[in-house]
Amino acid sequence: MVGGRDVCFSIWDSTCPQAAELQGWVSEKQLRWADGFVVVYSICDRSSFHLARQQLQRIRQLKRRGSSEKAPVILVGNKRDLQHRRAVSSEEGRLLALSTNSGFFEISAAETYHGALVVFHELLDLVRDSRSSGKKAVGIRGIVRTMSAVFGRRRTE
Ligand SMILES: Nc1nc2c(ncn2[C@@H]2O[C@H](COP(=O)(O)OP(=O)(O)OP(=O)(O)O)[C@@H](O)[C@H]2O)c(=O)[nH]1
Repeated sequence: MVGGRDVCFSIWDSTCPQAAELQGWVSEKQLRWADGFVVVYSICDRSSFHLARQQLQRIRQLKRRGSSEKAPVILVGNKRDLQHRRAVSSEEGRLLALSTNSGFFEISAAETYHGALVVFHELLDLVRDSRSSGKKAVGIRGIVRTMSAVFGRRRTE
């Protein structure tokens, strides 16, 4: 419920890529389908941060190659509760977001749902902004959420 109105998100949760299949991770089909992207890495896992960087670059490339797609992107550093295991600084995350024209949040999905809620509220605002500025003509069809970069590598922790 946002501003007294029900909002329905369709989320296309990408699978975690092996390096060799990275090119297929976010496909042109997904790009056309999505109204916005949430790219997630773990602040405890530097390799997931590198994958997030590659994903952001890929999304930008595909968008440039495509039509006038202006779907907003938000970069999320997850597992903020695990400060003692931090491997990626907040500054690095913020810089990457700045350099790719993305929003940025650090959250802990495990602690409460509030962080994720803030991310999706922001994404909704950005999608609405891009629509009202006439850069995006279609409705909310979905969100590609690339969560796999966060969890795919260290499932035993
Ligand atoms: N400490 C901590 N653990 C988390 C957090 N978010 C997720 N986890 C843990 O990370 C592990 C993987 O989480 P999942 O929700 O399965 O991740 P996923 O994105 O579905 O993973 P894939 O199926 O590989 O795409 C689980 O053990 C979660 O409890 C967090 O913010 N903090």
